[in-house]
Amino acid sequence: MATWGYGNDNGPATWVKSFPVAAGTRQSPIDIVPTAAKCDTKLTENPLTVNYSPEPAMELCNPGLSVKANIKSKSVIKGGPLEGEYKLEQFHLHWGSADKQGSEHTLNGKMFPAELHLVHYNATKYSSFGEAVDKPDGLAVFGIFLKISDKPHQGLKSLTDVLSEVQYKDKSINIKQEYNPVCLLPDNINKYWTYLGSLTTPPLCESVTWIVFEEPIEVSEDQMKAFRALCCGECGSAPIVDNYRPPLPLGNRQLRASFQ
Ligand SMILES: Cc1ccn(O)c(=O)c1
Ligand SMILES: [Zn+2]
Repeated sequence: MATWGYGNDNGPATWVKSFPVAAGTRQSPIDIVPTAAKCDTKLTENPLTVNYSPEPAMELCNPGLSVKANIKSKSVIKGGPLEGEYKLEQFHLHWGSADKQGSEHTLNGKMFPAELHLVHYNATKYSSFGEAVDKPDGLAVFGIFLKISDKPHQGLKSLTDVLSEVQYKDKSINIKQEYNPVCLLPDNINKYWTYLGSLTTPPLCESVTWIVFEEPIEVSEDQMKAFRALCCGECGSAPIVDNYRPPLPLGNRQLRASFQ
């Protein structure tokens, strides 16, 4: 079976052949239209809480279609739209070949140059990510937009400075310095949109409570270039760029906002 990807022959429009849920009713990403979001005070009565811990030697790897950090320490979130405690499993990014594209969620039809996903699983109900991944309340993913600024993002710099060491597929390294993923969050995590959706890559399980923050984090052009220098395979293979799925219809879903 041809493996899925983002090319003309194996990209998002072809995924439904092997993963019929791609045509489902709670697919992600979506276009976020703030005026269509319903402000829900229940989200603020029970504020979203993040308790992330430092990773002593965080593993960073190149699985071939993104760059991913696997989390071992106990980093958990709760509150907001979530029932129970969700544990951070991994984070990764989606980015463009140019600054005009790259994010998966869009804001009033606008794409950002990249989007960071912090993937958590419902540790109250399930014993592992693998058990939670296909359950309707199994996962919670933070979506954070990246925008270009003249200054590098210090938290991401620990990663972008070493991406050359995971340039090729299946390469992995450990970040020497202790790393707390909390440095990746925007300053204000009280302003977000939330809706019920899915993984944005196969198997596209409809198991994700999405929490997309209004405030982007700011990265430099050089940091974007570092992401675009990652390769899909071994030396000489194509760069990893435009690894984003375009938005799907919201359909009958309610998009909620934690703010007015
Ligand atoms: C679990 C999972 C896998 C892929 N992506 O893109 C996600 O955002 C989450
Ligand atoms: Zn993702």
